Amino acid sequence: MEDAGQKESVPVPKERSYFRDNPPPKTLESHTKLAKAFISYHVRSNRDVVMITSGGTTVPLENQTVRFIDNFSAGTRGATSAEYFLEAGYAVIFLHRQFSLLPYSRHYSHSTNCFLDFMTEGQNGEVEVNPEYQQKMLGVLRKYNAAKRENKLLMLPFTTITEYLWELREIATLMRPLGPKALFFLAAAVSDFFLPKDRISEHKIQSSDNKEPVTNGSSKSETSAGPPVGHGKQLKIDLDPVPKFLKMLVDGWAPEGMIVSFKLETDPSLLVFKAQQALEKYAHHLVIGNLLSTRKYEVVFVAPGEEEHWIRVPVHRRIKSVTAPRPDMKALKDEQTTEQEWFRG
Ligand SMILES: CC(C)(COP(=O)(O)O)[C@@H](O)C(=O)NCCC(=O)N[C@@H](CSSC[C@H](N)C(=O)O)C(=O)O
Repeated sequence: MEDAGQKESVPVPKERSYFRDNPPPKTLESHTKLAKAFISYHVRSNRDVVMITSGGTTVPLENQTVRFIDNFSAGTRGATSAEYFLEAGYAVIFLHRQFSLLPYSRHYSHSTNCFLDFMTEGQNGEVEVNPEYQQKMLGVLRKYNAAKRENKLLMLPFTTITEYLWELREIATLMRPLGPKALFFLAAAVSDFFLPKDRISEHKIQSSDNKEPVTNGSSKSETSAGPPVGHGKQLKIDLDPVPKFLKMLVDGWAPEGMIVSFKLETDPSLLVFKAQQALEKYAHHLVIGNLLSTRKYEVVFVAPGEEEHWIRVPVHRRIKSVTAPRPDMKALKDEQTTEQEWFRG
């Protein structure tokens, strides 16, 4: 009989240990409450709900974060897609990087067009919208107010990879009662590597050349992967791979949902292959591939058992949206249009 003390410790799958070792964000409880109410409202109204993730996740290098590794994304793809999904009748949970572009306000945000440039001072000192922008701004404002009035847009922010994974898991689980009426549109630029808790410094990593490497008190020997240290020269950081959350989403968190992920590459020769590889690995419904350099002008749709399908802006096409969460993705429509909105945002 094996003594309990000698029991072979069963390795905890990396995915589970990640959530054990990285505590949930302080905002999780309030966000979960909002998402629960939002989802049950739309289950009752029998509406399709899409969770759109948008923006880049960060990997903090210190607990009291001064430095972090960021993933590229302004949030244009996610914010623009949210507007089109709302127009197509979906309710939208917009899980986005804090301060990245948002549906509707993206047209007048600090980074694209400063909203003050659209204002003028009226005769009695009141603030007015410049007449030349009234029409377009009125259209955006009406859509935004309708989305709020009809409770069809819930916007929840994240910053770090840990916040993103906790929120994704919790909200995906809450979306289960939607069954196939749940759609996941994963446009966020997600970190592939992170700094585990036992190797992260509590305080700002020192750049000056201290006698002793700065540690957070961990007894790691010099040879093992200790915390990032500065010796006045290079900063050596030893990162671990982030658990493959797409597998958890497909297999566990959202077994009936329809899942669309984005694949971002910079090397054209890799894009379709890596998109196909992701599909084979995770068995979800669609990978939309894009290259960093041409992401505003072309995307490639890679669906199981189908030839890849390129859509390019020069022919004035935009992806209307997924009109119904159907695994075969036949519902994807690309239509002739004069707008090039979806890509260029
Ligand atoms: C980020 C952009 C390019 C949009 O840009 P903005 O309009 O400026 O926001 C988006 O289109 C995109 O490719 N998003 C996905 C980027 C991404 O990180 N994709 C992951 C797949 S999702 S993360 C999946 C994880 N690695 C796993 O295997 O579980 C990847 O390429 O690897």
